[in-house]
Amino acid sequence: MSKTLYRKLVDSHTVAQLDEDNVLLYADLHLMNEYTSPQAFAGLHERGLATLYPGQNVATVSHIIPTHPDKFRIIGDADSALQASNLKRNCDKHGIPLFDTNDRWQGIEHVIAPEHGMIRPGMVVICGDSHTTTYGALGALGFGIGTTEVEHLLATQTLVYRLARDMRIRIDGALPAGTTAKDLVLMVIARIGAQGARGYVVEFCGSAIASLSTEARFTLCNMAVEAGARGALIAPDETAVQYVLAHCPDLAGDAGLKARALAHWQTLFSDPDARFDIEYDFDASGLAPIVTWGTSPDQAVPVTGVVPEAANASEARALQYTGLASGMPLEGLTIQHVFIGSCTNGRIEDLRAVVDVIGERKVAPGVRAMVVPGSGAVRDQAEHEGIAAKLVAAGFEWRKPGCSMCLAMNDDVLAPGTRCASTTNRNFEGRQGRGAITHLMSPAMAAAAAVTGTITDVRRLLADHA
Ligand SMILES: CC(C)[C@H](C(=O)O)[C@@H](O)C(=O)O
Ligand code: SF4
Repeated sequence: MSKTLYRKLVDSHTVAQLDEDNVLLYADLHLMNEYTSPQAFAGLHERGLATLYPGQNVATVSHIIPTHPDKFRIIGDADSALQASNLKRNCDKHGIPLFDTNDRWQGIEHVIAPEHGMIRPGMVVICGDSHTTTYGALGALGFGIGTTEVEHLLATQTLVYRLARDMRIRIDGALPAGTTAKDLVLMVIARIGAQGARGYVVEFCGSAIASLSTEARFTLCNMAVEAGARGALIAPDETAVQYVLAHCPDLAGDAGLKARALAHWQTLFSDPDARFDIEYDFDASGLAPIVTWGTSPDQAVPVTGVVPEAANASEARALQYTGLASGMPLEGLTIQHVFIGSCTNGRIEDLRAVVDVIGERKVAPGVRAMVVPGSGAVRDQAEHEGIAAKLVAAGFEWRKPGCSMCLAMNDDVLAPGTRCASTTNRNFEGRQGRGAITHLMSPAMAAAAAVTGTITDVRRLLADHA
């Protein structure tokens, strides 16, 4: 029978079919953070249960960690310090590998897992975090779960999993200069809506997707959850295979293992006559840089556009919150803060894009601009390439890795009324600080905002370089 890639991944990990809609699904890898794991461990301890396969779990301190550049990081907030020390104690007790607060490779889970070769095509990867959809970029089924499910996963390495429906989004055409995967995914979310993929696993395909680097694909799959998707997938191709081999020396160095892996990965695609429940087609060739104007990631328009009419009460409320009026152009809007980082756009290619845009320019007066790399490895690489030095010379703050101002659970919090150009994934009310306003955009666009002090069409600055 013809199958979608999604069904192939589910079927190869199904331990038991529970009923028509639910299976018991095996997880190759379970990732954890300090934020969603404490109650799960407490539950295990209450029942006297152990972790079934500790080596198939990995934890990191990510959400509450301070990012100030001190050599040794001390978590000042007592509750946050307790979360981190609890994670350490639980990982020690259960024999689970941990990227601890001062570990050189610590970072956001979705940045560190692929860079350490933990994600390979065909895997099922689960984490108590919604952006686990990121791993679809490598042909792995990743999705987020809640705390009670984390407990079940630790105890059994399985999960009761409700099957999703299949959506295919085909995007053809070449991305124009100055646009990125971030613009592509913001455009898709704006078109299908923040609930448009609810209940579906989305498979992305088409020539635009094929031309994206693996890191750009991470951005795309990461944000698919902002359209409500329960997973995102891209069938592994040569780009994905090369990324995985480069990050998995053990696999690349073992000829037998590598041959078996490659043979398996070649089977990971949707059969030509596989049936999708819904299909969309988009064209990337007319894409412009996209900016959000509201408080939901689907409230977005091209930077050349204007704030739309509020179509309903929630859009009216969004306009009130963001202090914008229908008909106002987005371009030229003054910002006070720039945040570059997160599991969406805190990778090395994102930072390269930023320095490409700023060139010799400096952060505009009155703007505070912060770069928080997604992981210790990204930070090291950026320092090695001279990116960090350029950022600092331009007036950016160069921070230590973590989620930081993506959700402001540490001390990187915006003051009320502050308007921020942000490379993150959620512009919800209060996400970066109570009363703070978030405009989602690409790293290149955030860099343009940093040096001009306003929302700016990055294509103009790039044209100046040419
Ligand atoms: C804290 C965590 C549960 C949450 C998520 O699941 O995504 C966070 O990472 C976020 O981005 O809002
Ligand atoms: S960087 Fe942001 S989106 Fe990603 S895991 Fe952290 S808080 Fe969530």
